[in-house]
Amino acid sequence: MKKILITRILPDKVLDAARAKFDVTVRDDVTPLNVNEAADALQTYDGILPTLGDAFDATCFEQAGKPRCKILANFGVGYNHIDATAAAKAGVFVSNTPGAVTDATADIAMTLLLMTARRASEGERITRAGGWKGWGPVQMLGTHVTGKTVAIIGMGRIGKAIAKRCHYGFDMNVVFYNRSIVQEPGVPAEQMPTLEAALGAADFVVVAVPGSKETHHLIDGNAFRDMKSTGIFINISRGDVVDEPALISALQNKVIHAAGLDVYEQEPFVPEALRALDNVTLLPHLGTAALEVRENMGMMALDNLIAALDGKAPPNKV
Ligand SMILES: NC(=O)C1=CN([C@@H]2O[C@H](COP(=O)(O)OP(=O)(O)OC[C@H]3O[C@@H](n4cnc5c(N)ncnc54)[C@H](O)[C@@H]3O)[C@@H](O)[C@H]2O)C=CC1
Ligand SMILES: O=C(O)C(=O)CO
Repeated sequence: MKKILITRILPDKVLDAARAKFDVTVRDDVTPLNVNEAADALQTYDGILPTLGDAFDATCFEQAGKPRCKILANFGVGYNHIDATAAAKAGVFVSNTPGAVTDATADIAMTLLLMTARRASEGERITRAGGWKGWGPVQMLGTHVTGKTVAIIGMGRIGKAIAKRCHYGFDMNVVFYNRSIVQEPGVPAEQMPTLEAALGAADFVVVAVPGSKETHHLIDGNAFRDMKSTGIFINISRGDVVDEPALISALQNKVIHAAGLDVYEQEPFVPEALRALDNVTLLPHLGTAALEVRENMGMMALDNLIAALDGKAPPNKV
């Protein structure tokens, strides 16, 4: 039986399906694999089902030499923790789970947008602490969402699903910035020629680009200065797409109005200065956290792994 490593506990449905076919080791730990563990795994297993943060970088492939492993079947669409070029050189397939994550992640973007605009987590904290003294016409006034302009940065699968929700659900005007021309945004939407133009046009900015060398700190201090001072910033992509200290400074100095975040530069570390701010909504990377979504992601990853270990190209090879 082929030996596979699953680097986090997955839903039972996925683990049962994996155990029916392979000799499975499941790592009972939520911390990512470090470089040494990743290199060791490449030498020990025929296939690996890793997830975000597991350090399959160039060093790990150097350390592993000619690996036994045939595939890194990533659980998740974002694979910025894997050096896909180094993997290809080492003869290791890399696959991901596009589509399975799209709607759930767009839903979390909308959750953050609404919660941040309407000060929902602040209000919930006050109510829970017994601090609500009664309804008042000028109490806890937030930002009205319906009819406003949203700028989506990265108009791919998730960006388009967010655009759909904004347009059909909230009558919003949609603009977007994408590195290539997007012919079919799916809703009436204007592609802006530059990031600056998109940021400057919007009441809400939602970031949905992949994490990569190219997008590292795409959103920096200048980007926040390009936004309206009433603007609300949402990030569901990867933490390091945003310069976190610059975001904290922009929030503290009222360069922008508020932010909603699902991802952070050094997960699970969330800076104290960010946690101290009332005008931020902070979620613990919940984008795809729903059982059926995680089951679908797991089954898709497993299909990729099975294909590679059967000597075929995985259907979702990156
Ligand atoms: N918070 C969460 O739990 C989740 C986060 N994600 C993140 O969302 C990302 C996007 O996922 P999908 O929409 O499926 O990917 P996608 O590949 O369909 O869309 C990404 C879009 O960004 C554009 N893009 C890439 N680099 C750019 C740049 N430098 N400037 C402007 N546009 C650029 C691409 O052209 C593409 O249209 C994932 O890579 C992952 O990092 C995905 C799922 C869950
Ligand atoms: O799919 C991804 O990229 C995630 O962040 C987790 O689902």
